Amino acid sequence: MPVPPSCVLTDIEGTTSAIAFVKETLFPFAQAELDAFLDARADDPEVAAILAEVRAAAPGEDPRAVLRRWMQQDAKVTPLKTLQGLIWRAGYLDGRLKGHLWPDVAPCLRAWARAGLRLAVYSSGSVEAQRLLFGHSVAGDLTPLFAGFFDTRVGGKREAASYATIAAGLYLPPAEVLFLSDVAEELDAAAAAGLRTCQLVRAEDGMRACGRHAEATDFLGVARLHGLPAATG
Ligand SMILES: CSCCC(=O)C(=O)COP(=O)(O)O
Ligand SMILES: [Mg+2]
Repeated sequence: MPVPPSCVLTDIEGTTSAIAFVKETLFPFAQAELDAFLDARADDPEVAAILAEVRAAAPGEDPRAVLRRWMQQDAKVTPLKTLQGLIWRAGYLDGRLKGHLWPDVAPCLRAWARAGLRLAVYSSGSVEAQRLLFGHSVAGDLTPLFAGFFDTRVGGKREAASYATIAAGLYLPPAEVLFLSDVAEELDAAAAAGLRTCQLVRAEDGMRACGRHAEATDFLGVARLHGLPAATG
């Protein structure tokens, strides 16, 4: 039996949640609401700060056009991710959005937390967006299960330094943290920083194993492979 990690750090899109939920529900929602949101919140300092970041990144361009282009490109840039989180908030609060989780996810997270494992999230989605998705999920409010939420403010998901920063932020040696993701390059970066890794290869998302990391089709498989407690339902 492998020595279990003391912390599980999880990605969201393609790992806890369907890629289709992010691409076909969340992203179009933010795109459709962009203009109305910016018009309504023009004087909000938080929104003004985001627009200033956009202007700094693309000087001389209309920030709305830049945001739309980033949305089109699925660019993982912090100002866009922060803004999407703010736009989604209204949708989660009034029930138009509910955070998708694959059925194996919540029972496993609960079992692992009950067993004393620390749980954390690392996603390109902003911390606000992560809290909303897990706080208004199809399985209820899971936010109390998590000891930490990390986004691109710590660095990009394909950079080893980001994972070293996260492990330090959790006060854990990197080797005690197991990182779960569907994306090989993210797992490569985590492994380079000394984290344990496991690729989620979810058939429903059409994912393919890269062959460079341990792999599981769902969180029950993760538990089996890494000596974590089994979910009891
Ligand atoms: C917090 S849910 C929205 C996810 C998102 O915006 C995104 O770009 C997906 O990134 P991930 O790192 O979870 O694959
Ligand atoms: Mg992912």
